[in-house]
Amino acid sequence: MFDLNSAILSSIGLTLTLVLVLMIFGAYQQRTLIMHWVRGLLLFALGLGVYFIAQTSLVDGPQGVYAASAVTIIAWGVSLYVNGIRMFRGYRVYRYWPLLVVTTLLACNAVMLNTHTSERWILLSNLLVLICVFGDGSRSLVGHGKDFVAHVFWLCCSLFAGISLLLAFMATKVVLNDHVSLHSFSDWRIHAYVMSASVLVFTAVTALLLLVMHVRAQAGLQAIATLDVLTGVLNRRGLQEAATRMQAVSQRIRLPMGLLIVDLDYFKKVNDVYGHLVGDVVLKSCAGTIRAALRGGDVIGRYGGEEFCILMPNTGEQEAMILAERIRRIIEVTPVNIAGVESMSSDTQAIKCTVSVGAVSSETVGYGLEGLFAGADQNLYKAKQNGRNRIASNIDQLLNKPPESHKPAKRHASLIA
Ligand SMILES: Nc1nc2c(ncn2[C@@H]2O[C@H](COP(=O)(O)OP(=O)(O)OP(=O)(O)O)[C@@H](O)[C@H]2O)c(=O)[nH]1
Repeated sequence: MFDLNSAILSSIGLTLTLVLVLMIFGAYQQRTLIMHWVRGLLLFALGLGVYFIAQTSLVDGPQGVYAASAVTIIAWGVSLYVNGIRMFRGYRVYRYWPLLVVTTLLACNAVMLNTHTSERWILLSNLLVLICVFGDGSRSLVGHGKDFVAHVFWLCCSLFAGISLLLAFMATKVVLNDHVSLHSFSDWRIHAYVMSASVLVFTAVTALLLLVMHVRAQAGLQAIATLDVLTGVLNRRGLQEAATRMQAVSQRIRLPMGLLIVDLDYFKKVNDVYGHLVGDVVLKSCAGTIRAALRGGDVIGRYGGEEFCILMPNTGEQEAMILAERIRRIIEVTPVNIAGVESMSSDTQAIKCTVSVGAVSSETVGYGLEGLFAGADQNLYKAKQNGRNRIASNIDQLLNKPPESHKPAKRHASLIA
């Protein structure tokens, strides 16, 4: 039989194990937040220890005093833990909330124990404060959205709310019962079992929140590994992964897939004339402009220094060329604002850039990724050879005839003072 002493001792053991796990976790990340939880749980374990001492009659004195002290310490611990949850969710941490909880309980208990008020009222006031603390915890955990993380928050919130309801149930019983006495064994039992249940809830909530932390850290690492730091679009690795996925799906459902390689014309000149910082600003701006011109489902990545690659699902070569022309045109008419870039000696306000685009689709070169990239590269070379600021594809006879705006770019990026 799992008796009361075993329940309290195993709860203390579980809490201390949780503290140990958190400290190991905290050595690697989010130390400040983890320390809120560690301090909270240590106080919780201390409160349970006080219960245990009173329960086993290791000390003399009125048990009511020990009960009140235990609840005070436990409520203090929970409020610290809840502050950790608030920090985790990005809410403002109530630094004085734990202090308020302790002071309220100490004052209530001191007054009631000294005035020999019925223990019923001591229990009731303690339970009410505990309900508030657990209630605040569940409120802080209410999640938004419908993703995995939101489900975890919902679960954590329900567990905290469950404990609040249990405490509310106990409080109601205390109110209805005229003969509640802290000296009676049955009250200790109920109280300590609820506290043990709280430990289980803490364990579950902590485990779930650590899981969310881990998932978020993984997602962050994944983003770092696949995103280009300068432009925010996919880097070569991310692009490769996206291309592999898109190619597999396109081939399977037998829909064409298009690919563009967009290369800034005479970009070396920009670096040479204005410096690398301006070059970076131009790259960033052009990536943003191109991204804004894409359709939903299209993917953009940085293929090389001043080269971007665009992957287009369900796109034949003719359509790829239409998008290529749209990109060429939008870059041509969108000057890059470079005013205020540090270390700029010239007073040039904006730079007008142009791009050459090589387009290809699986219709003409098949689904092989190597063939698609090589085909787009060859067409880009063709566009450069033909004078830059133009597009080229395997079927570009029609669109490749340069209209007025297709004038060959000058040997350097034109400037707008
Ligand atoms: N500022 C900046 N420059 C870069 C970056 N990556 C590559 N570059 C520069 O991009 C330039 C590419 O020059 P080239 O390959 O000669 O190409 P280009 O001058 O654009 O000439 P064409 O492509 O033939 O029109 C080089 O000067 C590189 O140093 C970057 O991240 N930031």
